[in-house]
Amino acid sequence: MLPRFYRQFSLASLAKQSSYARKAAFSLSPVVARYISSSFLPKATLTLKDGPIYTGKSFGADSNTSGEAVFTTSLVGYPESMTDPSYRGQILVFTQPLIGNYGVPSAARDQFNLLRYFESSKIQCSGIVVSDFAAEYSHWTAVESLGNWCKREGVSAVTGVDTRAIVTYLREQGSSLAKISVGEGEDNADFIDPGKVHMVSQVSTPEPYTINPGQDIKIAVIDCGVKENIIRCLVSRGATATIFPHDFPIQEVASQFDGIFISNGPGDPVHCSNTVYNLKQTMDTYAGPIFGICLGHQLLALAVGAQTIKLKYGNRAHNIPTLDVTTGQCHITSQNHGYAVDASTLPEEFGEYFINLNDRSNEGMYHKFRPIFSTQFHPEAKGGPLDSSFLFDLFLDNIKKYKAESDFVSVGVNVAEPAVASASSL
Ligand SMILES: NC(=O)CC[C@H](N)C(=O)O
Repeated sequence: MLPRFYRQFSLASLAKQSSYARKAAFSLSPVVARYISSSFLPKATLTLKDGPIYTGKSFGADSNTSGEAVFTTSLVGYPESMTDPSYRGQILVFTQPLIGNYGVPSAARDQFNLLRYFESSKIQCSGIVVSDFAAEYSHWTAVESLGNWCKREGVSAVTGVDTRAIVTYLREQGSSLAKISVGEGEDNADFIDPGKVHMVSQVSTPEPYTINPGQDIKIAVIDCGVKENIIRCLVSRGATATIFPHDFPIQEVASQFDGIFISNGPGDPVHCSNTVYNLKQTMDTYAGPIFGICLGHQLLALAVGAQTIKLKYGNRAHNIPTLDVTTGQCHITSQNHGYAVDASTLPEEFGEYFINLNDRSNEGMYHKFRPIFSTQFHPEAKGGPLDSSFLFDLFLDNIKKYKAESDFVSVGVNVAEPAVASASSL
């Protein structure tokens, strides 16, 4: 019998130990397993226009793409964000390092026939960029992996790049045009600028349709790329929603509705000149409640003569503190926008409703004498917190009052004078 020391290093025992070690590496270390499986993925390159190039691996479609690179700091909600029509034309960089770990849910529908887990019926962003893609996923709603979903829908996806460096660049230089190129070949395609395209016409419904018909309260929704959960927030409060194409002459049918809603949507609001014209006409002739969210807020602001600006890199997150100027309360809000209303250009009859407490940008407006208000953030969340869902109740309350009183005259929000005189005093 060899002494214990020699026994450990006999050839047989070394072979045994190394096979144990291999097994342990695979079974005990997902990091090692991920490293090994990702080394079989094709190369993918993210090129920022006039900026750095990042090389990683492709875990999505085997195709190249181009768009505006923007980042979101949301921790969860990639199925909702990626199907949000407001992201159309954008390459979405996630700061959350591990993406995909709860997989992708099914296209199940709820009792209103609205998609339960997605915000539209397909992936809308042009591509995604993550630090670390989770091939292994687990969730009771999951039916496939994030990589599989991207492949099936023809969407490029990059993993294994330093998203901290990309986001630092985008924060310092501003959001940038970008390309994702898959494989070793040269990608000589031009950079596509979604800011120059009328993106809303690509996501709006071609024909009007109705959700939850037969209710007493009837709301006209101007669809600039409406999220499913916005419609759900209206109909689950007992309304019938009729969804109209973005350029529908809503002024011609407004009198048949108890309220008008203008949705979120992609791209630069200045492209939506038809919608802005129709809203202007509507506001001149229709006294009922009006509510707009995100792009809807920007379009309402343009319709009353205010201006919009492009932000350096935008606000995309689920935890942005926003001040309600009328109450002094802070709400944590869900956001996804690259443009904002220039509050200094709001006409006199409008007050600034909310202010972003990170960058002081405008987050909403209200008419001082009429039931009209709008927000830059997303009270419907999906993903994000529900702090501001009371705004749907406010809209519905305005509608009920409007229906009940023929001579209804209301302020846009429930106070005429802001309780907080100026956000700068905070
Ligand atoms: N979510 C939205 O509606 C986005 C509005 C607009 N496209 C922007 O980026 O500012």
